[in-house]
Amino acid sequence: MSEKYVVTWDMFQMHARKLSEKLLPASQWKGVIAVSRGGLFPAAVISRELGLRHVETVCIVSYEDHYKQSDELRVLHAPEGDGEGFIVVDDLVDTGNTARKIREMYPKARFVTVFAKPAGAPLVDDYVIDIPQNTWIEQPWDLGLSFVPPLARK
Ligand SMILES: O=P(O)(O)OC[C@H]1O[C@H](OP(=O)(O)OP(=O)(O)O)[C@H](O)[C@@H]1O
Ligand SMILES: Nc1nc2[nH]cnc2c(=O)[nH]1
Ligand SMILES: [Mg+2]
Repeated sequence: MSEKYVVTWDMFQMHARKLSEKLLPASQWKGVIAVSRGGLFPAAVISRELGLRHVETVCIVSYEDHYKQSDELRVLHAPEGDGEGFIVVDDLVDTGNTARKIREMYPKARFVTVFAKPAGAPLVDDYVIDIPQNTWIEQPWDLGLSFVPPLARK
């Protein structure tokens, strides 16, 4: 990835609120399924904004074989059903591998993300922010504040 897009907590919350607005009216939903782990963060905001107390997780691990990134995904935990009446939420869609698996598992759910890159965007029902394919999204939960030395040091 040649570029970087840094996301702060307040911007993330703002975008997740915008995503929640796209999911109104809240009464049409039974609950939220977060794609763990990245989806846990927008799921908390959506659950709060829409007053949805039923929150589930689907736990998926994408892993590498010895030499290259694999398309295979390992599902550790998944709620039963076809997703009808549920919002399935992830933080972002990149290649679309995770999204394809989610769509297969929950064909009747509304699948949404905060960020989408072009390769994955067609697989998402709603998202908020377009990000170029060559750009790595740095999420706030992966970052920390650190000291930056002044330009002019004695
Ligand atoms: O469109 P894709 O290429 O599949 O990438 C998108 C997925 O990658 C990240 O999760 P990751 O697998 O890094 O795990 P995590 O959510 O547990 O951090 C992100 O949270 C999405 O779930
Ligand atoms: N944090 C982060 N995780 C990813 N997983 C796949 N693409 C990305 C990305 O751009 N940022
Ligand atoms: Mg993830």
